[in-house]
Amino acid sequence: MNVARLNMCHGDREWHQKVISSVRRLNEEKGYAVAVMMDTEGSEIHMGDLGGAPAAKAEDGEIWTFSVRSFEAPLPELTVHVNYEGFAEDVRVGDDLLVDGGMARFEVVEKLGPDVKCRCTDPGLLLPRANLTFWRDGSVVRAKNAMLPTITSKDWLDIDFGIAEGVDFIAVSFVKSAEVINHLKSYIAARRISDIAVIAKIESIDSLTNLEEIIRASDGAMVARGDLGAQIPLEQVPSIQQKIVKLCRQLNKPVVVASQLLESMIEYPIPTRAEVADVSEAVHQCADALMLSGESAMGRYPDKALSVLSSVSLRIERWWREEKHHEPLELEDVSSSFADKISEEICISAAKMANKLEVDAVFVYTKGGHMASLLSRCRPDCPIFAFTNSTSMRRRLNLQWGLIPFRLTFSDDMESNLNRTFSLLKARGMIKPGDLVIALSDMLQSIQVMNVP
Ligand SMILES: Nc1ncnc2c1ncn2[C@@H]1O[C@H](COP(=O)(O)OP(=O)(O)OP(=O)(O)O)[C@@H](O)[C@H]1O
Ligand SMILES: CC(=O)C(=O)O
Ligand SMILES: [K+]
Ligand SMILES: [Mg+2]
Repeated sequence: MNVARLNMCHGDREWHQKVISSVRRLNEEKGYAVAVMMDTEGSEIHMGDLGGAPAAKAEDGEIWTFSVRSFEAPLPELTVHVNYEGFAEDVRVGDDLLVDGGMARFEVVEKLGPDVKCRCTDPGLLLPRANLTFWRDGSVVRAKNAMLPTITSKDWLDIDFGIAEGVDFIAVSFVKSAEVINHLKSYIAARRISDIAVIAKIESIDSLTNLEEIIRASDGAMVARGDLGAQIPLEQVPSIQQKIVKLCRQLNKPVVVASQLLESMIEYPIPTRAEVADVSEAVHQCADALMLSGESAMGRYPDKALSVLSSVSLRIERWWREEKHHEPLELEDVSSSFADKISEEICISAAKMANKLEVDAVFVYTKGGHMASLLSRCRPDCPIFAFTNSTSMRRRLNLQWGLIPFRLTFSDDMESNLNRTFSLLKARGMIKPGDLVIALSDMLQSIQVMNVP
């Protein structure tokens, strides 16, 4: 596990604060560098809490009331609260109402003031705070709800909390434009904080329309397939995932593939074959990170799900390396300055050399993390050990493919940096005397090839 995501849709700040403390404590005690990502709630339309019930079953033909009124628990029979004030105004008789993208489906039959009467057409389980979308003539309706803010007043409070807690990433739900990313980044910068990265969650139709400018403005992106699949026809999700991952790789932004990777493991100790194939495909597409949701948040086998994710990814990567199945991607230049261009060329050459010489590892010494990310982008066959002088940079590097980050107090003498890192990694059994390694430094803009003493 490299990153812990806190979904601010659930739990209160006190609860999230405890999770952050546990992650930080384990990092201290065990020497891990697990980063914390806060994921905003945003203004999605969802059901209320079901009055404390863990779930409710909607049966075929039943008439349910979806209401914008608030209720005291227990809720009246066959009634759910809807969080979006404009819901009763926006829906029309005849619309399809989908819970969680179709886990249960209703047809709107009557509007009565704040209450909307709906007939269940696909029976299913309603979970607390489940996502709601309504569809008309085959597409999701984006009426006034499309005008809802991306970052709500509650989200700003969560963001303040995240900044105060020193989270490493803020993932913005339902991003519609690059402006909102820039707005959040300037808010963070105005507080003289330089070490929170902003990740755009691609999960709405607007985010697809403005995809490239959103990704350019962000420090990374997430293919949030859960909500995406509720907003566009499901059969479009695989090609859009591929497009987003490819674009992120071209622009050198880390990309996370999220949701339902191992959904069946919420209940079962092993995944389906199809899920294993889905994980393999995301790895093949060169995603930087794969994310669990329900599997780890409330599933029965969170640790097993994580180890399946890890073993499937490692196995498929090893297979591609052995069979030389790489699809060489023509990487466009990403650097804007000449100094960056030098780093980029160094990394491309180093990755090529590493593969040709079959070296045991590449070491990258990087102050701002940029050279490590450029190297990660080239996907060399061997492990990449990244050394940086900041603990928070170390944690952020964890989101990028293949990097094994460490913190090191740099000295001006490269020889001394090398020797200290050799000792560190030898002590951990990660390298051994005689190993062939390549070392890159963004301070010296250098490539060295050497044997570990
Ligand atoms: N902190 C939590 N406590 C209990 N259940 C949780 C928690 N976080 C998530 N869950 C459950 O895990 C499942 C997945 O969560 P959910 O659907 O909200 O997340 P998601 O799709 O990953 O992200 P988002 O809400 O950002 O779209 C849901 O059934 C949800 O109720
Ligand atoms: C992760 C997330 O937000 C989604 O899949 O919708
Ligand atoms: K969220
Ligand atoms: Mg979502």
